[in-house]
Amino acid sequence: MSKSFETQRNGWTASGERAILVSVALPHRPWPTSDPCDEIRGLAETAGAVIVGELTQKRQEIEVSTYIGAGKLRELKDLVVARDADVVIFDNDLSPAQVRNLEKELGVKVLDRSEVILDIFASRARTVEARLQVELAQLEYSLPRLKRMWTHLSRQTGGGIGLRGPGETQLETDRRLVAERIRDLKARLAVVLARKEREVQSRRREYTVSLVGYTNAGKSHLMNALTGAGVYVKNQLFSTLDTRTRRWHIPHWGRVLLSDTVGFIRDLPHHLVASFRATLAEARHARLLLHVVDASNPQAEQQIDAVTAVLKELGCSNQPTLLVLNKIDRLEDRSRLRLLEGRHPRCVAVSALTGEGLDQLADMVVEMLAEDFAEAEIITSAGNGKVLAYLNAHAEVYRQEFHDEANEVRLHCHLPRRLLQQLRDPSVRIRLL
Ligand SMILES: Nc1nc2c(ncn2[C@@H]2O[C@H](COP(=O)(O)OP(=O)(O)OP(=O)(O)O)[C@@H](O)[C@H]2O)c(=O)[nH]1
Ligand SMILES: [Mg+2]
Repeated sequence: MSKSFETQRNGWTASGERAILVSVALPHRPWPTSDPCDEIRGLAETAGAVIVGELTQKRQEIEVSTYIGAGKLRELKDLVVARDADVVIFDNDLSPAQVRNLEKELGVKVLDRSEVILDIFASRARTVEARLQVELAQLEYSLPRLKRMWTHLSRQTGGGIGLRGPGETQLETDRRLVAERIRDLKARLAVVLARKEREVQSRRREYTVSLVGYTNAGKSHLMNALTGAGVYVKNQLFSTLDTRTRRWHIPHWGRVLLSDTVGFIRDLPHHLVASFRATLAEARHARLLLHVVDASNPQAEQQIDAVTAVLKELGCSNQPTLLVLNKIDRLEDRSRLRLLEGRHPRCVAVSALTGEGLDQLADMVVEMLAEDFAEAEIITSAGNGKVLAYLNAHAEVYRQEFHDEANEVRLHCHLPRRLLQQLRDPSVRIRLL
């Protein structure tokens, strides 16, 4: 069964491919549910694969060369032949050498969890920004696996042989080309990121709220329900890859800018998190995060933890956050909801589908936005450039007065309360208004 998968490495399209799933539980990575393949099945199907078999194994430690043990490998090989599979998908992350050994042994393409997630992202990326981010993540992921993707790369850059430098092997050439492309993508993304940061900063005067959460939690649906926006909603993983911002008019209060964002998942490939910094600029600068959870999912609690971990990695962990327990219409027995509510003091239960709880959500958003900000007069010496620059960068300064005789500046500001903590200094006086 020889296949030309080497040439497709970085552009795997699983449409209709017959896949066997493998999930290995290890002491530090147990199966999250009684159904070990639950999530990888969702990912593989989202990528377009047809599942023709599943195999699971519990191990104390991995087999270094092939991840699974020799007996399990034989069983897997038999299954590949019996089910005429095209691809084997691991729910774990494999090293380049493990992939190579497994492919040699099995005679079919072997993918790991990160690769499937990257593939889904690649097929969903629509905007220039999302494409740049996904390409960067894919190349960084591929660099150590380069041996098998050179044909793809030379195709992309318009011919391989002619590009080779004197005395370079093909692999060295490939490494150099990929490294150059990574540098180029990073430079372009830095420009995008700087523009985004400026845009987001210019919205600082507005009330900005970001929807974040596990993939398929119902963020886009909630966005539509609140703003009437026509955002793509589908029962699949990672349907939203680009941030969209819409106006949300909260009756008797005012306007909020609401952003929808890319969904998170457990063990999100590290490169993907890092490269999605531009897309998540909205979330980083939002005055309030709405962390949406599918309360009907038995894994709700683990998904909350996974999202919290990614938020931390993105530098969003100190932002005011309201947990939104969504899809409560699907809960026949509400005792599970009570459990979640008991564990998370700041939460609200809603259904984006039926509209239940949305008024209460709006009330809590208003309450949190108001409580999170303060009006204050800040008095400091005219020479305190550091504090003045800090306030001008992070607060909304309405008025600034110099008092020559005391050599001080008085600034009348609207600012997040947490900044007040950071201004605590003998040289600064704060008067709340
Ligand atoms: N029953 C029910 N289904 C919901 C509710 N909210 C969303 N859904 C469904 O859940 C699925 C996922 O919804 P999305 O809004 O696309 O989820 P998302 O969080 O934006 O997902 P990603 O963009 O993939 O991160 C869709 O099939 C929705 O119809 C709800 O309150 N109740
Ligand atoms: Mg979405």
